[in-house]
Amino acid sequence: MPVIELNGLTKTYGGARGITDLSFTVEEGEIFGFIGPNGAGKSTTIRTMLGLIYPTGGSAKIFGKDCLQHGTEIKKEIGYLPSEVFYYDNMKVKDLLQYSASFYKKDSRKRMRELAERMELDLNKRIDDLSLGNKKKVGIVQGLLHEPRLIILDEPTSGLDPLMQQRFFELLEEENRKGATILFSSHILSEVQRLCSRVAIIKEGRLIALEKMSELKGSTYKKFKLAAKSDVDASAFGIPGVMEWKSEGGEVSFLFKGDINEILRRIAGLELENLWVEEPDLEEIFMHYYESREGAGA
Ligand SMILES: Nc1ncnc2c1ncn2[C@@H]1O[C@H](COP(=O)(O)OP(=O)(O)OP(=O)(O)O)[C@@H](O)[C@H]1O
Repeated sequence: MPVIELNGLTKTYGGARGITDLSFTVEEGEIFGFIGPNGAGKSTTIRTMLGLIYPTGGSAKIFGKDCLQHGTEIKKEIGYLPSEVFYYDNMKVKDLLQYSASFYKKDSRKRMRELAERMELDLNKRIDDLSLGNKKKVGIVQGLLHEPRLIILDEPTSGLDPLMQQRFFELLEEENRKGATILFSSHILSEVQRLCSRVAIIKEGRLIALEKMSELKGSTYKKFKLAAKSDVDASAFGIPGVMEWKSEGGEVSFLFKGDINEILRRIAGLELENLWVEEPDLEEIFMHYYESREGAGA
């Protein structure tokens, strides 16, 4: 039985698009990426699943139960980290977390201390005095406190420094090994790539792809930028897989998908001042991913 099951889920805000006819499932034990640019509809999907907003159409089930009819029951087994964490009063971190823990049957005090230590969060500080990143850590501890069966993370890394991101990812991987299913929503492809085995791509409220991460990686382009000592002859790079060729004197950039040795042989023929090989940004990947599928008749 899938842990998450969306069936034609639709939400409009007045006349405006939120999400349209979204269907996918997340299986037990998966770390599932949910990726799309800002405004694509990720938060809307998550909030609808959690019963925080009502769908206009379709349905969402978690643990086989309808999210609207069984919301309260389902939420006890979910750890949710919202994209923005707001705490309004001047409580101490410890008091807030103990209050959160009181909603669950298990005694979570030991776990609270362990998680706080792992994330280097000072339990005795007042929440008002915390930086954005430290507030995010409060949300992380709060979300993982009760050892939920399903962890839903909406843009969880914003505000965390690279070391804390790393710790957080390790924590998530541990929870996953213990059996938790994870839905990881983000607009940052690299972090989704690092953690997730499968991914749903959403754009303008619609699902545009549902792929194993390995397949998505295989279909993506690398972005090459190079600075040569003299003008670069474009015809030398006229091979299949080269796209978006831009050049100005010796400064060249292009996208490439294919046998990396082919392109390196051509680059080796140049006298270079510098070379960068980068991941294309998400928009570029979407665009070319789309094109390559259409090209393949998909
Ligand atoms: N309360 C609301 N009222 C009206 N429109 C909304 C509301 N919330 C979201 N939208 C619209 O729904 C669409 C999807 O927004 P959503 O916040 O779900 O996207 P997202 O993928 O989570 O993006 P982001 O990463 O920027 O949060 C956007 O066009 C947004 O403007």
